[in-house]
Amino acid sequence: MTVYAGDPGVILVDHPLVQHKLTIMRKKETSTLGFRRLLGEIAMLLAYEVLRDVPTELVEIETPIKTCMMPQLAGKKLCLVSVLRAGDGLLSGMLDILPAARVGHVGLYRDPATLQAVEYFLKLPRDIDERMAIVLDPMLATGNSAVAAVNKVKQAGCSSIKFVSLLSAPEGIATLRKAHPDVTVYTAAVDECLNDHGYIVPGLGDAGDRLFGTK
Ligand SMILES: O=P(O)(O)OC[C@H]1O[C@H](OP(=O)(O)OP(=O)(O)O)[C@H](O)[C@@H]1O
Ligand SMILES: O=c1cc[nH]c(=O)[nH]1
Ligand SMILES: [Mg+2]
Repeated sequence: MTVYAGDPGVILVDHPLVQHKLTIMRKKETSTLGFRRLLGEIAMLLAYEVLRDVPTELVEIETPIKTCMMPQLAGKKLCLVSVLRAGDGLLSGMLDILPAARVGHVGLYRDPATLQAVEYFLKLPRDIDERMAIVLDPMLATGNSAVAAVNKVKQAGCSSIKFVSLLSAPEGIATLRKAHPDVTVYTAAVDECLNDHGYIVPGLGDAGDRLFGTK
C-alpha cells in the first residue's frame, strides 16, 4: 500500500496478489466468469486495506480458558454504495467479508458523446448520515461518475466517505480529488491516460460489459 503522487488522499493498493489478478482481468481473452470471479477476489483484498484505519474498542469476552479484553470494530457502521452496473462486481466480494453492511445503489451511465454521468436510479439507506459510506466503482476514468455518485451520498447527509476503484486514470483521480478533497480514494492501479472515447489506456475495456457479458 503506497500513497499516489504524494497525495495522502489517494491510496494505491499495489500488493503483488492484487496486481497479478488485475493483469488477468485486463487480458481481452479473460472470460466473463473469470473477470467476475477475479473482481470479487480483488474486492476482498481492497476491503482489507480500506478498513485498515477503522477504530476498534476493547470488549470483555470469555474464552474457554479465561475472561479477557479483546478488540472489536467500533465507531460508525458501514454502508457500501455500488455504482451500477459495474460497482456490483466489487460489492459482491466486499459483502463476502462484510455480510452485515447496509447497501445503497446509485445507477449511472456515461453518455458516450458528452462523457457526462446520467442518473437513472438511487436508493440509499435512510440512516446513511450515521454511517461511513464506501462508494464502489471499478473504473475511475473522467471521474464524472464518481463525482456524481459522491454528490448523491453527500446530499443524503453522509459526511464520512471513501471511494474504491479497481483501475483509475490520472484525469479521474484529479477530478474526484478536486470536487471532493475529503474523500480518500483507494485504487489498485493508475494507468497512462484516457483515449478519445474516455476509455482508460491500457485499461481493461468496459467493465460493466465484461462483468455481465453484455457485449
Ligand atoms: O469516470 P467516468 O468517465 O465517469 O467513467 C467511469 C464509469 O463508466 C463505467 O460505467 P458505464 O457508464 O459504462 O455504465 P455500466 O457500469 O452500466 O457499464 C464505470 O463503471 C464507471 O461508472
Ligand atoms: O475504460 C473505461 C472507462 C469507463 N468505463 C469503463 O468501463 N472502462
Ligand atoms: Mg459500461
